Amino acid sequence: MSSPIPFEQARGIAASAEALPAVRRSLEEGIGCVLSEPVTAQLDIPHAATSAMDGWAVTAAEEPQWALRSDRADRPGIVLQPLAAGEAVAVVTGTPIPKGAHSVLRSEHGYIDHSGSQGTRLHATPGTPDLEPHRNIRPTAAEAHTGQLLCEPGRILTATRAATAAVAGYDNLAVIPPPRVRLILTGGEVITSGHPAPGQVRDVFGLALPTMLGAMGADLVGSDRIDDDAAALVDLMEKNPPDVIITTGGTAGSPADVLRPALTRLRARILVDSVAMRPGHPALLARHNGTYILGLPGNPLAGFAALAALGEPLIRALRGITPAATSHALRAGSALQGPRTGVRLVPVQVTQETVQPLPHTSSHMMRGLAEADALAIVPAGGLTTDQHVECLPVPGSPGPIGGRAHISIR
Ligand SMILES: Nc1nc2c(c(=O)[nH]1)N[C@H]1C(S)=C(S)[C@@H](COP(=O)(O)OP(=O)(O)OC[C@H]3O[C@@H](n4cnc5c(N)ncnc54)[C@H](O)[C@@H]3O)O[C@H]1N2
Ligand code: MOO
Repeated sequence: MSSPIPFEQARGIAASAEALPAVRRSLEEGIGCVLSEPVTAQLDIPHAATSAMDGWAVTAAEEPQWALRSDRADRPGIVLQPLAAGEAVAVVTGTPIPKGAHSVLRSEHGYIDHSGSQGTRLHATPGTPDLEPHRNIRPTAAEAHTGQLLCEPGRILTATRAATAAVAGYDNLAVIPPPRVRLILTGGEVITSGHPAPGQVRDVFGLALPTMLGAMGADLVGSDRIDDDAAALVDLMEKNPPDVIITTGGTAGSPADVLRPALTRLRARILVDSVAMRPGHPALLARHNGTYILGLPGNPLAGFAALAALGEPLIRALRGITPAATSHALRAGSALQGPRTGVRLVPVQVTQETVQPLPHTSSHMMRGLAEADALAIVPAGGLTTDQHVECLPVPGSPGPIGGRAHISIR
């Protein structure tokens, strides 16, 4: 392991990954992806004038009464013949407005009289505003004219933007697909159920990483578990290479730590060979045949901190989201102790933009992170009360920072 590189530099390297090439996807499958083409209205929206109310389409009249036609639109899909002078016809919300209509009289502002000698008549309730021209008619192109820009490329296709694209006439769109990620969890001592015997630990990563990666917008395409075996790791890394391989454990330098030897055998290019941060300093980022390899340290808090520090900017950059680094500035609610060099990532609780450090935050622990809203980035020398503190979202967290990061949609 060479000397650790500064925290922001390491994040900058992760964030400089090129966005994946765009693909064409159905609107449903494109939700959550970044748009790589503009969405423009392919037709006027709405494409036809329609009724905004259940009631009657009426012609302009001196007296507020009309001959009520016997045909009617009792469903929005019915297209009516034009109205002649003095006529009205029943419509529902969404019915295309027949030619000759002046306005729509809503059903509660009119009544029908069958008793007169002139056939069935419709009368408006005195004082109704519905006889003003165009009243209760949704005009053509009120939302957009054909060709108008609705959403720029580079934005996330949210569910509501996909629905808007559907209204605008699209069936599919060019988007940057979510990065395909495979997990390789190392460590013969790692068990996935029950109480660990001496020499064993319960797995934290296989359980939590899928949700965290999903929340970051990655597509988890596989997960393998192996012993501390460099040959097995090399084999797995060469098999069906995805966009990103994330490994856990084995990042340090003991004979059981197999990540670096495996990368040497693969002749992978090391981009980040440890980071000046605690916990998580042995975290590593490499590239081999176009696949990024992110090595998360095995200590639980260290691994998750490394995911927040390097994994999040990497995945955002591959998804084409810029700026790739998300951090949020808050205030220190009490003194935060810093490291001797580099930065310390401290699980903190956030109340009213103020952070408080949590207990149980050693590298091998989980309890602090479980209650954390954010990871405070504390520089060497520490921070005193009221100083600004940059924070990272806890991966997959619904808390104030995680939540904010997830809704930071461009
Ligand atoms: N001589 C040195 N030793 C260590 C250094 C160092 O600089 N010099 N760095 C320490 C730091 S810091 C960290 S962090 C760890 C990194 O460890 P590895 O990435 O090599 O991980 P392992 O050795 O495989 O495991 C460490 C620890 O984590 C437990 N573990 C592993 N996988 C899981 C899992 N899926 N779920 C829960 N816990 C897991 C494992 O049992 C170990 O207890 O190295 C330090 N050592
Ligand atoms: O980086 Mo280690 O993660 O301090 O325990």
